[in-house]
Amino acid sequence: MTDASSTLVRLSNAGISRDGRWLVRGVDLAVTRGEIVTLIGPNGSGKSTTARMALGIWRPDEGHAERLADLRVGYVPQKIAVDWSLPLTVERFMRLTGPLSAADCCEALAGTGIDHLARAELRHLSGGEMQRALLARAIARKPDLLVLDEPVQGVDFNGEIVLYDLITRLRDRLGCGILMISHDLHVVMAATDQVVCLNGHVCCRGTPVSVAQSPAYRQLFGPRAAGALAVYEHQHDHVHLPDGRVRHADGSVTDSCHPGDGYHDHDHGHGHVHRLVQADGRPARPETGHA
Ligand SMILES: Nc1ncnc2c1ncn2[C@@H]1O[C@H](COP(=O)(O)OP(=O)(O)OP(=O)(O)O)[C@@H](O)[C@H]1O
Repeated sequence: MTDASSTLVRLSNAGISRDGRWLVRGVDLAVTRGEIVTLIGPNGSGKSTTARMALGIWRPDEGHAERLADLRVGYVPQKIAVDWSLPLTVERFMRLTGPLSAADCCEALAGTGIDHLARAELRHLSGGEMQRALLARAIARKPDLLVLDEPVQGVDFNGEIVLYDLITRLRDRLGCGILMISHDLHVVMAATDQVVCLNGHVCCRGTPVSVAQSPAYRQLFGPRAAGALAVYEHQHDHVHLPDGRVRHADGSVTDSCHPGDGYHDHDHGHGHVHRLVQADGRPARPETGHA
């Protein structure tokens, strides 16, 4: 892709099929420089599969994935394969995937606030420190695009807010684009520019629309948290049945659904509104319309 604009990666009607089953299909999304795009959705909804297409690890079986020529990518995977019985310092972990100068290593660790842990054993890190180490490794080679698969896992709620804050600052400092993944609502409340809700296909998308202002919310999480949080509303025009089939607005049932199946409005102009924040302002689990 030689887009003169700042588009880093673009998926167009992209899908992955394995063993005769579509894991995800009909995905349209683009990440531009300086933008944070968040994928949300329940377990198994195709978030990591979509990330693999964006990264180029998996080639779409239908549709297209385009990346800017010579795109530098930093990746925080959902799981890492490390033999925890072997001693491994944070510094050494930073260099496992390739050479890195001492200066770049220090800068990346300082950038995520763990320069004091350079010689610490990876296996001794707390959940939050581990996520910072993974982030440091991902930013060390100054990527254009950061792909973060559940970057706040193992971190408590207040720690999550601090990490989202850090991710936003990294975006500002590096000027990179970020594709972030979560099945957790909280991530939607970070400073996300665009939210794409997956459930085997793109259910809906939009910008987080407003700052949570409720007094209960501010009281619970503090004024700084309230300032960083937003409400995301979305609409479904179909219901996902427990057996994986989909009941559409007209009552018909099909095995799956995707944008080109003739059942979807592009603007999802009707259906149920799903508020991802509870009435009292506390974060809520997204309702995905499962019956
Ligand atoms: N290599 C594979 N072969 C066959 N099926 C796969 C493969 N990888 C993933 N899947 C299936 O594809 C679906 C989507 O998986 P994916 O990991 O993308 O979901 P996810 O939204 O990231 O889920 P989670 O929130 O649980 O991490 C799941 O049903 C999963 O079992």
